[in-house]
Amino acid sequence: MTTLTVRNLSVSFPATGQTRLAALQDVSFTIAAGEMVAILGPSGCGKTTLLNVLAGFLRPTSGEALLNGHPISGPGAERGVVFQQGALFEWMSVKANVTFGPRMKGMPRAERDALARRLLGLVGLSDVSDRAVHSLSGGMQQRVALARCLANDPALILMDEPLGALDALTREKMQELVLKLWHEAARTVVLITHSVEEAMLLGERLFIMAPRPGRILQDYRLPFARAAQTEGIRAVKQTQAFQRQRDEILSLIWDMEEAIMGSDTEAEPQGDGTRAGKSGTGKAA
Ligand SMILES: Nc1ncnc2c1ncn2[C@@H]1O[C@H](COP(=O)(O)OP(=O)(O)OP(=O)(O)O)[C@@H](O)[C@H]1O
Repeated sequence: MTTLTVRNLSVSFPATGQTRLAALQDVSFTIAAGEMVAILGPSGCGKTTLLNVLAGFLRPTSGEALLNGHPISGPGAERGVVFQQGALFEWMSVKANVTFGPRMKGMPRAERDALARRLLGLVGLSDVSDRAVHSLSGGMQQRVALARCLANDPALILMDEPLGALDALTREKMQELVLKLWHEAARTVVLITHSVEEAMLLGERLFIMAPRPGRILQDYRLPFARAAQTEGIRAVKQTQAFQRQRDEILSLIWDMEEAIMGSDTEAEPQGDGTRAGKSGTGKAA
């Protein structure tokens, strides 16, 4: 199983004039094999930048990301990415989408068919195997995207708001599915979400990020994802422990958002290219 190590990772982008924007600054963490980590934080705190580095789409300005001790220097088949919108081949059938990667790698047809049957069964789409993807609902398309990701047998699964475009009811069902897949596939998962409840339900670890510079403010270890696997999401959400934790995280993020709004007019460029402001101070720091 896969261990992910990030050491002193910084990513900056050219900003106005001579300044640079510190999208990520000196971020370090280790994610153990089989852990599911949710990442939550206000807009612009560097969540997608971090995921892009882990996917190998973006090279860090300094520092490194290592997968089982090997530096990540580009995209790789051992990492699967699921986006908010499935990035599927809409004209192909569900089955053809799911088996696209294995077909490219030369997997024989019978083996591919068996793989598609197993994965489509896992995500509850056995009966639409031959349908064109464009004829499916948004929730079904995201299930195809999950199955397609799993078909490539990635050791590390990276998800950027995979359920963000779904209605509330479908989203809850999909959260159950992600928990089931995580349990059955036993993969290391990093998931970005804008929903506090989703982050708490799916992340046995939860990174709260802050912007300017982008960094990890809190690293929570939470019991809810494990509990939800046995007791179900609805039951866990109703517990006092869940509600107390949610209120704490909500007020942390609320304070951060307030600070960001205030700092928008006050922030000045610094010599190191970051911007001074109130974000990340006070309770959130
Ligand atoms: N290619 C780029 N060029 C310049 N600036 C960038 C680039 N990509 C990201 N940024 C900036 O880096 C910061 C972090 O962006 P990022 O997209 O990682 O944030 P995020 O937390 O994912 O935001 P959101 O929740 O809105 O998706 C933002 O200020 C963004 O404007």
